[in-house]
Amino acid sequence: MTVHMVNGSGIAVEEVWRTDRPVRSGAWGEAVFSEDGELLFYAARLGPQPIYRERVRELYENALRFTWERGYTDLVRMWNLIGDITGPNAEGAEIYRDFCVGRAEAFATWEAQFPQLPAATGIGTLSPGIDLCFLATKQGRTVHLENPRQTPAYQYPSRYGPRSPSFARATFLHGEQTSSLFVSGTASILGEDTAHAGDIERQTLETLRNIDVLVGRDNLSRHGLHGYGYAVQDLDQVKVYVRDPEHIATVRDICAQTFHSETEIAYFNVGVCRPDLLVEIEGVCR
Ligand SMILES: C=C(O[C@@H]1C=C(C(=O)O)C=C[C@H]1O)C(=O)O
Repeated sequence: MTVHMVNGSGIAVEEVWRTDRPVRSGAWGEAVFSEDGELLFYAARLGPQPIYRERVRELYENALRFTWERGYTDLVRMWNLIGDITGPNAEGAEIYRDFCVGRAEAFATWEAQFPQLPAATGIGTLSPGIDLCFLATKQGRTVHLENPRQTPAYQYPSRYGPRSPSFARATFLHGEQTSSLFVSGTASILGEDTAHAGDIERQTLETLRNIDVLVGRDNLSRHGLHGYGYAVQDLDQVKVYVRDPEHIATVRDICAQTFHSETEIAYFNVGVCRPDLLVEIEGVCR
């Protein structure tokens, strides 16, 4: 799936998920998929809509139905790439909040099959419409985590939207050879509120601190993952989303001081899910 997230002099990024098993690929309605019997990758695009919630509900219900019927019972990691994410829909409501209504309704319909929410990202793109892609796996291989520094997103109060966002802060995937901790898009939110509005440096440092606590040994043990523990420096396949181009240099400097020199890291100048969030970071620990 090609998503418009880089403009002008930006560097295009290609993300490839590999497996050592034979892969079957195909199309299903508006979606495309690849699967190897253990993991499913699904991608679908929803074109621009005046009001999104109904079409998002259909998009997600189709995705969850396909996933379940193909025998993949555990959602691992979802990406929601949303054009003009904090812009207004035809009713004047933020597109992101409109999106969250449709997503929450679909998860409510499929709660019996998918009772737990996975790690996710909901971030802006540079073209209208919504691109959805995700990884799913077989029974019993995932543990979904929350962050003691943050209110679970699905418990955000209604001042952040009529339906709260449907995602966990991270998902741990038990692999046959290796395990992976998928860290959701993380921002400078403490509890349920944005911290350090207007201050890119402090938002970036708070975001990194949130990730450090999320992936740390204490938090993993709290979720029954004894013997595992990471630090923010262990994050790889890092994606950094920066709202304002003039902030990119500052964020790059802070990330350069935080991550190992060999860390794969990509920067995108796109909108974030709240108007007062300036930066967001995601990645994978292995
Ligand atoms: C940054 C936050 O939310 C963002 C939106 C998400 C979504 O709606 O799926 C997931 C993670 C982030 O990309 C947050 O609420 O902490």
